Amino acid sequence: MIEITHLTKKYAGHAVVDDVSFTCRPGTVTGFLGPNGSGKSTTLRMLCGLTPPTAGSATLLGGRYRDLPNPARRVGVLLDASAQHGGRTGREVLTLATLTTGVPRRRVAELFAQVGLDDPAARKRVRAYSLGMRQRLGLAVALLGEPEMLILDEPANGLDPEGIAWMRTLLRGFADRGGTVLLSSHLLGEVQAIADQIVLIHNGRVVEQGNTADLIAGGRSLEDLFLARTGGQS
Ligand SMILES: Nc1ncnc2c1ncn2[C@@H]1O[C@H](COP(=O)(O)OP(=O)(O)OP(=O)(O)O)[C@@H](O)[C@H]1O
Repeated sequence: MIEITHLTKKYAGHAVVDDVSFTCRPGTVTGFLGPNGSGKSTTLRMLCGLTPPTAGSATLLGGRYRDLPNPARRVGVLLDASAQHGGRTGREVLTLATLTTGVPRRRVAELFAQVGLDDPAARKRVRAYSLGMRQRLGLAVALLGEPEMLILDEPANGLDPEGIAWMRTLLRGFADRGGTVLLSSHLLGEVQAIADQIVLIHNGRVVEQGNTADLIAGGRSLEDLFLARTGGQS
């Protein structure tokens, strides 16, 4: 379970995340939507202990991320696909991650197969990766510890159509096996296809939230809703 309660972040007195509250339950995918600069990444960073909140709280699995003893074994996080060291090969990145998390090394080959990176790709330096390849590697790192929760910031960014379809299957399957998924995205059609629940923010505030099926009832698309609630900016 993820619980975000009255979460607020101010920079220079200005709230970029403003009194945001929502919960994500096991077995569900939550689509976290909003225009550029609306506060999605800042919210996810607070949830993962990378940015301190000004007020409110963000907890997962009953506590703060930073208090989990070996967080990678419980929560898979992909906030920035370009965060990996460019001079390392993909295989080195994953192997190092097995050492820091205590995951058996045999998982490396399994994960490369799972995320669709072949052997030549695994041997390439990350600086030579396309954005889509970085996303796949980032997902491999997130999945490494067989977590029960995934927190992903725009994971489909840079993926080709096959990659987007693959990710849809992967995330839906993860949730259907009881996992909790929270992802931000600008791909409204994709989110509509996989998310059980939508949280839409604009200027740091929640402007709509609820079950996807309810929100798009009556033939309205998620894009229609998004544009109506955010004044046309996508
Ligand atoms: N360290 C910081 N100092 C000052 N302002 C910041 C900082 N980090 C983020 N912001 C501001 O907070 C606001 C929200 O940014 P955030 O990255 O959370 O938005 P986002 O919804 O993830 O956007 P995008 O869809 O473009 O990724 C933006 O106006 C941004 O400039």
